[in-house]
Amino acid sequence: MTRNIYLNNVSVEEAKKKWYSALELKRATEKIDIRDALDRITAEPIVAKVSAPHYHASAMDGIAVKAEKTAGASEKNPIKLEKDKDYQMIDTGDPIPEVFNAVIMIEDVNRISEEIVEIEKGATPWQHVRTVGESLVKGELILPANHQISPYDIGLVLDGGVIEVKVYSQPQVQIIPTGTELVEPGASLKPGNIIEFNSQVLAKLVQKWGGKAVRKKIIPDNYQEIKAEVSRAVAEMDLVVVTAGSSAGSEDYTAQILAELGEVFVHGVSMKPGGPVILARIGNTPVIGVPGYPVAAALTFRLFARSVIYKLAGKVEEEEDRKVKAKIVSKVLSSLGFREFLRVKLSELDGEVVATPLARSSGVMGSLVEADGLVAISEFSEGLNSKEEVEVELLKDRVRAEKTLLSAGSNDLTLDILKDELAGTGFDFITKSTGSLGGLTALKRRETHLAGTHLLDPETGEYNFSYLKNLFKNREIMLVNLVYREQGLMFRKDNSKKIQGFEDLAKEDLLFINRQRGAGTRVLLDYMLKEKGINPEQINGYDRIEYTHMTLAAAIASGGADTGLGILAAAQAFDLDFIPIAKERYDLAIPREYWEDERIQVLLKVLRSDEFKERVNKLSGYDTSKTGQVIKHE
Ligand SMILES: Nc1nc2c(c(=O)[nH]1)N[C@H]1C(S)=C(S)[C@@H](COP(=O)(O)OP(=O)(O)OC[C@H]3O[C@@H](n4cnc5c(N)ncnc54)[C@H](O)[C@@H]3O)O[C@H]1N2
Ligand code: MOO
Repeated sequence: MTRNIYLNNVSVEEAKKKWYSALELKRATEKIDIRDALDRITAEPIVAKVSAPHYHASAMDGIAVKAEKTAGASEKNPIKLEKDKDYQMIDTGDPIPEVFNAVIMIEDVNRISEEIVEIEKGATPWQHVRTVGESLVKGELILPANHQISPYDIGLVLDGGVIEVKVYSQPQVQIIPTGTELVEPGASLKPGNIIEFNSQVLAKLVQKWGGKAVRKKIIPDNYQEIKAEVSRAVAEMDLVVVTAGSSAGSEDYTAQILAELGEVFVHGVSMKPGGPVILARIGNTPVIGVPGYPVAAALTFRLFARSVIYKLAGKVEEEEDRKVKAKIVSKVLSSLGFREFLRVKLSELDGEVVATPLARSSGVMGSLVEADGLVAISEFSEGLNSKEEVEVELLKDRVRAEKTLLSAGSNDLTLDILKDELAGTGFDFITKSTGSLGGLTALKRRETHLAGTHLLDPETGEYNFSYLKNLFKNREIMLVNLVYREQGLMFRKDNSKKIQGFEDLAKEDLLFINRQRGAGTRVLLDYMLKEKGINPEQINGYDRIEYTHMTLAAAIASGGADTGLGILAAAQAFDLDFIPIAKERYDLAIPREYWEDERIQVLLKVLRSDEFKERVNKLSGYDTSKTGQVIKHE
């Protein structure tokens, strides 16, 4: 099979135009019970079959009277009424007997005897009576066509005596996950296996947009099998989605198959993520090939397929996404010629709503999970300047910028516990792993509320103080202890390389893995190496880096490296052995001007709570004796 590397690069608008103009979308209709019709779209007007109420009904508990008989009643001149002749007892909803035309509430009726009551105020005709058709008159329009049915609508339709309604059929969308490497969720994983979840994400989007998703088994990267499945699907479905196989790999067949069965209008859009998307039609059925990377799959599906589903589902107006303005918190570089859809989290910082960019790789599903919205960086721009105003297209119904706390800096497992505890009190905690120095720099640039740091000063043996003094000349920074933690060398339990301590790092057959420059752990490593008189150049793998303790431990566990410096909790999470090297202080640096902010106050409360400390203490290698305390420094 020849590789398909001839992706063209049309703009998003051009791609939409090419595809949409080639589609003839037919909206089918069906009759269903209104009680099953929530969120469906009416295909014809719904008209009341009966009036509601269909008789004159009492609106109150009391007595039915002839209004004329009560005229002139007052406190001084009460009028007496006789049962059955002048009044009848009546309850809310009861029909008004024909001889009467008004209701007096029971509270306004004085009982004189079994038969006689007295009233002190006259009734006006039809008072407290729901006359025929008060809510609906037979023949009246209850709902127009092309209306999305709400829970209240269902009540009124039933009130009008209607049960069966004509609605647009839900478009049937088949999602075909392709990839030999894919396995079903729950299957045991061998190297190279990927858990298939794109189809689930897309199916739930289909549901949200008013369609019905069909997902059968995973199809391996086999030309004939994919072709057979696509042929079957287009014959029955309103829209077909093929996931993956969109790019230039030796087993990327989707575009060829779609071209063979029908017509491909677009293969390749100048956007990121999602560039290799394929827009096609087979017979009359629209077909979209979404790239395999999960963020690319979800975003291209949303960008191109949503309005197709809306139209098929009978929605006349495409729902507009809500947009808000924000300032991008930090500089973002992007490539000319591609429109990048940046996932961002919104937060309030220094009195403004800021958008913090999240992971940009299209394999990181978490970036969509955490994102409040998308910022489109134009294909004609090379990026965004720090604090530049941007428009954010919201992905969530509710965004709580003022409840979102931004943190940058060193990575630590207890930050996850903090995030979880804060979520319990209604606050979002966004942590960016930038290394300690990166965190303090972000704080200096006003890109975050706080920074997690454990930077050893080799001169004094103290943590953090000297760095704060150098970086923040005119800004008072509070230091609050998060934890003390155990750093050490981790290695696989078989210890085939016989690691006993720092001295072994220079061994020739040993493959080391380091942390990024500016990470506190790397500062500690360099300090220790100096102490022991080891030159970094002697260490095989000194320049290979990971960004977090957990990914470092994962690399060692998988055999990608033999050893590295990191925290005990990460070593234990990956069942690694551990030689302790240092107990270090990890603090949170918080500018004084944010101290009174509700979010910081809640953070401090959580830090100082027994629940938080207990959870941290369940992990190995942590000491919470100073957790939450302000560390005094100049
Ligand atoms: N030489 C080039 N390589 C790639 C290019 C390119 O232009 N030239 N484009 C890259 C871009 S951009 C994207 S996006 C991807 C598109 O890849 P494919 O659509 O061909 O998909 P795969 O390679 O099969 O998968 C990519 C990735 O996603 C995982 N995956 C696939 N399906 C699922 C699923 N249903 N659930 C979860 N994860 C899934 C798959 O295992 C791979 O890891 O190509 C780049 N390469
Ligand atoms: O454009 Mo791909 O879609 O990088 O992820």
